[in-house]
Amino acid sequence: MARTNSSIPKDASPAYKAVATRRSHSKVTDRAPDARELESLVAAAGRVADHGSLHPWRLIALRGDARSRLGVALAKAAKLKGSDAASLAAKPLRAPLLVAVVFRPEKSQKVADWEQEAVASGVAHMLSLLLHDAGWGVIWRTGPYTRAKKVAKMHGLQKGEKLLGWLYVGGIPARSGSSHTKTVRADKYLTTLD
Ligand SMILES: Cc1cc2nc3c(=O)[nH]c(=O)nc-3n(C[C@H](O)[C@H](O)[C@H](O)COP(=O)(O)O)c2cc1C
Repeated sequence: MARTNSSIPKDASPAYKAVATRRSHSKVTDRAPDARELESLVAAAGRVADHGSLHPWRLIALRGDARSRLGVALAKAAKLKGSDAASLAAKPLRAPLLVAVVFRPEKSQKVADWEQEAVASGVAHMLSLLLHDAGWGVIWRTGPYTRAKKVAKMHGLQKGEKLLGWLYVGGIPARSGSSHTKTVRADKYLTTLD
């Protein structure tokens, strides 16, 4: 493939370009995709390879006050008080929409849990890419209290369900650079066995 200066081949497909130029946005504006747009992107993201088609995942959109309730749960899980509690509690307010990624393994003789977790993680990566491609700012965040009981309860998780973190989603600020600066040296990570 002929390459441009940005290391994206001139004849790259739209999919290649979307993947190669994806970047995270830690700062986003108050705009967010509505329920309909999000649903449409989830429908596409859910098409990841899925051994046994178990769909071992679900997503929970947190908007409005639900983000504050998550903040309270994080601060309680951290056993913080005063300004430290307030500062942790404010973290989920950094974006108008948080998409909680839930891994929900199905009992299976054939498909191990780790394979199913790879599917849930794949859905999150794919959704993050699709949101970025649709013009939204996204960053996948976790933290030490992602698996805390209080945090699980706030989301209404069932036994066996585990959070993989949250996609923080919002508008891309006008001053934010649009292109990705990082490139990956494929030869460092790709080897061949003949
Ligand atoms: C499972 C997972 C958890 C992450 N948790 C955090 C986090 O809590 N805080 C953070 O700043 N970045 C976190 N990241 C990394 C960011 O999502 C992002 O990839 C990173 O800032 C690099 O930016 P880039 O995606 O533009 O290369 C996490 C990524 C993954 C896949």
